[in-house]
Amino acid sequence: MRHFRDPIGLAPGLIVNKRYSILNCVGYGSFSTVYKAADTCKDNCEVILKLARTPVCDTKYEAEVDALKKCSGVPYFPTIFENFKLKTVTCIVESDAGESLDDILTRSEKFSNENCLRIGYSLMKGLAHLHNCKVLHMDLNDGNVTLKRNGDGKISVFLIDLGNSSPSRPWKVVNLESRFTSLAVIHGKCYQEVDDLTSGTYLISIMSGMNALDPLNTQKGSRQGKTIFHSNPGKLFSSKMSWIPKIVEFCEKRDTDELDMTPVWNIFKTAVENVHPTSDITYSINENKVFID
Ligand SMILES: Nc1ncnc2c1ncn2[C@@H]1O[C@H](COP(=O)(O)OP(=O)(O)OP(=O)(O)O)[C@@H](O)[C@H]1O
Repeated sequence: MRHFRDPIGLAPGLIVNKRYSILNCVGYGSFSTVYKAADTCKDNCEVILKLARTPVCDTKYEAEVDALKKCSGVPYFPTIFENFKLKTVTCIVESDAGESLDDILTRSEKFSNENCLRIGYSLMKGLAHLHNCKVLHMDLNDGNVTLKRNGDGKISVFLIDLGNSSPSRPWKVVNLESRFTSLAVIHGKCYQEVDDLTSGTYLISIMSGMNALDPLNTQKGSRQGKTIFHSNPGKLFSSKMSWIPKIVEFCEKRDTDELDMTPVWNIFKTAVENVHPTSDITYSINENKVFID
């Protein structure tokens, strides 16, 4: 169970670190409060400030800063501009990663097979980058994947919230059981790279309209739902979505010395005829909000 700290309340117009003028709060999680701010040293361009209380949240702050620095310049992560500690709070200044998947799914309910493929591919590419840097995300969920419409009209996918990330070796035995934690970890297996990928496949299946956490809509909660999901994922998806269970199957291989993602990239490339996984995500706009097809 997650303990949510009281959000850090800052009034619009307040200047942080003599530079960032607070605009509005965009969200908060179990350890941080996140604001949009204008960077007064850079033509008031908009940035994100992720604030957390020091020293209680320092471990998460440091893990997030370390991981974000390893992702600098990689398209699937917000860019970290700077980070600093003040008397009572820590602050990470980063780029805007847009809107979380859970919010977008409340409007669109499910995405087309093609868009699941494109978003799923970005997700897996982001995770593969982290893993190549020997970092595990460990907290991939529908609030920590975001989509953003860029100035050129294209949609980008981001992985955010790296505060729970950890070095991948030695693999960790952790006592995790959130909605998106892989069934293997719930059953006591050490947390490995594949467990990040499994959380990714749960997300892909939710985007596709099939809920991996309760696949037959039995309302039995995620542990039983995941057991059903893993017992025969192929049966739960239509033939045009058969690429999803193939990835689930790949994730079931554990204890490999070095995870080779080549089979995963091949699954994505051949999944949907005439659709390359890097092609543009399709959407419409209604009342200034993005609706993913
Ligand atoms: N770079 C960003 N761009 C846009 N919104 C963001 C960004 N980072 C965080 N947010 C928003 O703020 C919310 C809280 O951020 P985040 O999940 O990183 O907080 P946290 O305290 O680390 O959460 P957790 O409880 O999962 O550890 C997110 O759900 C998202 O809505």
